[in-house]
Amino acid sequence: MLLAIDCGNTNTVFSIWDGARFIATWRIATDHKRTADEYFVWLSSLMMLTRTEAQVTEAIISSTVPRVVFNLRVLCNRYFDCRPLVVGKPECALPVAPRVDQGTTVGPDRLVNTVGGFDRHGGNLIVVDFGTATTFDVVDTDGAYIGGVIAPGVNLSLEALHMAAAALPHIDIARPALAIGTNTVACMQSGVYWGYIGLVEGIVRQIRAERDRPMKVIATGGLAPLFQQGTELFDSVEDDLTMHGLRLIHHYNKELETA
Ligand SMILES: Nc1ncnc2c1ncn2[C@@H]1O[C@H](COP(=O)(O)OP(=O)(O)OP(=O)(O)O)[C@@H](O)[C@H]1O
Ligand SMILES: CC(C)(CO)[C@@H](O)C(=O)NCCC(=O)O
Ligand SMILES: [K+]
Repeated sequence: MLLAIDCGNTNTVFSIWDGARFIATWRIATDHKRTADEYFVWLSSLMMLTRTEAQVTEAIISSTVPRVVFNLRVLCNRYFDCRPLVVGKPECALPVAPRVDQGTTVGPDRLVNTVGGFDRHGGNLIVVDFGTATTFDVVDTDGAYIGGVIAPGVNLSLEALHMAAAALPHIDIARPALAIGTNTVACMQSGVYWGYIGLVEGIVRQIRAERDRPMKVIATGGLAPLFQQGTELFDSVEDDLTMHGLRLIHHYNKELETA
């Protein structure tokens, strides 16, 4: 079985796959101080629930936090007796190379989203990922990542208001019914929620104008369903897009190995 690890700046998600069959997924806060042994204590107790402890033989990692990769590698070596593929490293091939400025390192999560999106929808696609940052990944006709947009994440924007203004509380994002808020919390939620709807619609309009052709928009990430309630923009919302892409990249590399 395959262990796929998607490490973001806020959360790290572990998924187990038996071929193309999804088995289970678990989430932990990203912490670069976490050791391989700590990961395993946590992971093995969850794996017992699905009786997959002894069955993982392969692993793939995508990490937007470079320093956690070392301990995740040790986890795979020590406890699953395998060498993980790491997206973005030279030994991990991608079906199509990204077309960006020389010397640029594209976030591995964005490359993975590109692969997952292209597999499900073909090219000429915009993948919007509502994570720590909100990213827009533009996928060309042939499936190449050709660039995009990095905007501050939703929770980061709320946090910034709270940090910078003494009278603004720490709050969670929600969809306010109206743009005109009649209390502080409603005003803040309106600013971030409707501000974000405007941001996403504006950026997609701009990208479409630059590309001059029809482009589908796929949304992923924990907050995608919330924003789908405020716009007609998304052709679909797929919370498993990153994991789907990771599994495909692993499969692609296995095929290359045996070819
Ligand atoms: N209604 C909601 N209000 C606040 N947070 C939410 C809501 N729905 C989902 N979330 C949050 O979305 C997050 C899951 O999103 P996702 O995994 O895409 O990004 P992340 O973990 O925040 O970022 P990264 O992938 O960059 O680490 C979780 O932290 C979850 O708490
Ligand atoms: C933008 C984030 C933080 C989103 O997770 C990540 O993809 C990243 O660190 N990217 C590196 C820069 C880039 O993608 O161009
Ligand atoms: K993510």
